[in-house]
Amino acid sequence: MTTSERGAKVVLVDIEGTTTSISFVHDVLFPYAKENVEKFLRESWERDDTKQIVQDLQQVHQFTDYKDTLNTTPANVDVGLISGFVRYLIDQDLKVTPMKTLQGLIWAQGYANGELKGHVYEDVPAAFQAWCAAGLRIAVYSSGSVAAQKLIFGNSIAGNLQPYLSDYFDTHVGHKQEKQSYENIANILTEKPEQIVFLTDIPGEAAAARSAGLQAIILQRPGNAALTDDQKCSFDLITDFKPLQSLKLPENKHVA
Ligand SMILES: CSCCC(=O)C(=O)COP(=O)(O)O
Ligand SMILES: [Mg+2]
Repeated sequence: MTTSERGAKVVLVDIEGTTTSISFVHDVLFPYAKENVEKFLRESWERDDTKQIVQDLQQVHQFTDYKDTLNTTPANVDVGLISGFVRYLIDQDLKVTPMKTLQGLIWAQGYANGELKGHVYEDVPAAFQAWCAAGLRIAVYSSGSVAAQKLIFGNSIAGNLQPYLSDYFDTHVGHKQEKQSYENIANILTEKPEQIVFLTDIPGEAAAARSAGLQAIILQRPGNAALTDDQKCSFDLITDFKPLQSLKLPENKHVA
């Protein structure tokens, strides 16, 4: 079935495990943020955006292993302790919004000084080009901050891919395994949910998107988590974007 037969107007892409390898995010980006967080915080400590992030991080510590050690007042907060807390959140891969905002600021320095280049699979630029040529909008939805999303696509190994992208969404719109997040995205895009095709590697995200009425397709990139037989039966599966470049999408599997 083609995207036009599906009535698709927007392709909504996840990043990690979809456009970009999990290994780049976990073995390059996350270590870069962990190595540089303390230096970044010390250098930017007096900036308003850093103060806001630190304050927001203090609101979430009580739900973590840091609940007994990070219960200081904002005025007494220690850079070393906050840096340790950020490294802990990264190690746990907790998608906490202020930590994701902070990561984006740290990565910005790495992209600017040439230490980082955003990984995208080789089929991604061609698919972006084909979808734009066919009049589809391409939007991004990732747990990484919007700023981090713009950096990865703006400084990718395939060049600047930002011109293909019309909209960016992060956890400010809601978490990725919640139906409401996809309803919010459809509302902001002013499209009917069924006219949005969401591409992701995570079945819980695909299920949440589908419960909001979006079409969902799961990527099975090298290094992505294995799917159960049930998940394989429930969702459309692709190993890369090539089948979508000609706008031929796999048969939709409808699950109530
Ligand atoms: C914006 S690139 C970094 C991606 C990231 O921080 C992350 O947690 C991956 O989340 P995704 O929702 O893209 O799977
Ligand atoms: Mg992903």
